[in-house]
Amino acid sequence: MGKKKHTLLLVDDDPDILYSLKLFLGRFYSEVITLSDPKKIMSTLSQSVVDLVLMDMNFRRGEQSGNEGLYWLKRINEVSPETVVVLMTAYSSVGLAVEGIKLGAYDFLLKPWDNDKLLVTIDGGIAQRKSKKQGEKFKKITTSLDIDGHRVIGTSKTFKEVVNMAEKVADTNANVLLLGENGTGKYVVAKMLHNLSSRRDKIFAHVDLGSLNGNLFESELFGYAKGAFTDAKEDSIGRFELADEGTLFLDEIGNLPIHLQTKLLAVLQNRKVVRLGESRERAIDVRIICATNMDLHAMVEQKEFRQDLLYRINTMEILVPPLRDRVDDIPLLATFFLERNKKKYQKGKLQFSPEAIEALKNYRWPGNVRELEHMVERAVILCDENEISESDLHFGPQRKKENLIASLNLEETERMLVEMALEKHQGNVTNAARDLGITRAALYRRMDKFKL
Ligand SMILES: Nc1ncnc2c1ncn2[C@@H]1O[C@H](COP(=O)(O)OP(=O)(O)OP(=O)(O)O)[C@@H](O)[C@H]1O
Repeated sequence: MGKKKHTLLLVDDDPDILYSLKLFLGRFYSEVITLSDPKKIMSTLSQSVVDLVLMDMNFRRGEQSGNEGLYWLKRINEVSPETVVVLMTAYSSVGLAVEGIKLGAYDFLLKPWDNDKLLVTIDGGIAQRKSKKQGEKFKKITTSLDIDGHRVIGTSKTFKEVVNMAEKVADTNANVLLLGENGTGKYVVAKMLHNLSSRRDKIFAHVDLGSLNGNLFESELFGYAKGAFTDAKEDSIGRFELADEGTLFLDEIGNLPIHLQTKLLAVLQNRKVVRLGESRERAIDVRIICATNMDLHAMVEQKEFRQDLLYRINTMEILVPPLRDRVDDIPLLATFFLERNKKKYQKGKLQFSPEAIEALKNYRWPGNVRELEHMVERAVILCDENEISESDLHFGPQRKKENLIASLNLEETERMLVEMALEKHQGNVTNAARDLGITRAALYRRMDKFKL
């Protein structure tokens, strides 16, 4: 398995923890830097591009207030707001960790950590870093909507309808179901709904239901009490409680197995959660936004999705259209991603040739905006001239199918098969993975590796 090209910074004063974390995370990420002294965080951030900081909250021996962690979190936010921070704590109370999240940490983990959860949290944080970066760096594109630092690009008629609809429902408590292929911008629209609502100052919590197995589902969503299971060393708050008074974004809801759908429905109906290992009900006030690339109505007919749950979550349905149905947005989005990468790779003069723009408009974009984003980044890296021509853009299988047999290079062939499967299934990762005979997680790893 290839390592993800991301740099992590681990900060903890316990050398054993640093060692074991580095050993484990080094198998998945290309660079893992360790620091036992938090005072070196600032100089490290100025020397390396760090995607995510995983930081202990208590440094001095015996220090249990967690204040030092919060202090360093604030400093990181000041000097490098796009860096994502995940807090780790062995001692501190849930309230302190929540305070960390309100101050801008992406998430927190309790020691001893669960390795699966650690990886899910890091990947989620890195995905968030990407949207943070685009918000902060490109304020000059005037054709876009500026939502609280997040850039939402799109002026086509079809995309404007999405924005209009989002503006209308944002400040109601209606549950919203976002439908659309992978990579169309469902997360971006969910964040926009939150930022336009009166809940904007509270937490926007994101859960990828596709990546939670049965055991993690309950502990993640509902939390648990100390002693509820072997690794439950401390009380832990679930996402529902975390998002209290805010918004909970349940991504990939179509992947939720039917028995977990029943549990979710019960919570949505009662608006109360019970932590694992407790009997006390806790009232929650959460606005629910769900997203899926699957046809939930067809799944209801096939008895794969509960009709009552669908009716509970789809008070408003918003379809985020595929990129091929909003061709007018392609040049805008491409220019936006070009500007971002010109700065990143110090290629200030780079522009698209008119032919390149035409080619971008004529392509069908099975991976939607995410594919465009990655394609532009790749072109910026590879282009040695001042102009990106059509040949610098590496289009997917539409154009490559005929060359499949011509190349026997294993990596190229693998990439083409992945692209073909995604195109065949219109970007539906679950179906593409099934067709390729691999798991969704394995497909996501390959999409990441090939920047698809
Ligand atoms: N309108 C937009 N303006 C700017 N960036 C966008 C827009 N739509 C999508 N993106 C970018 O494209 C990428 C994919 O978007 P996003 O994650 O929101 O898609 P998604 O539909 O939630 O994908 P998935 O179904 O795979 O979870 C992100 O990096 C996002 O920032």
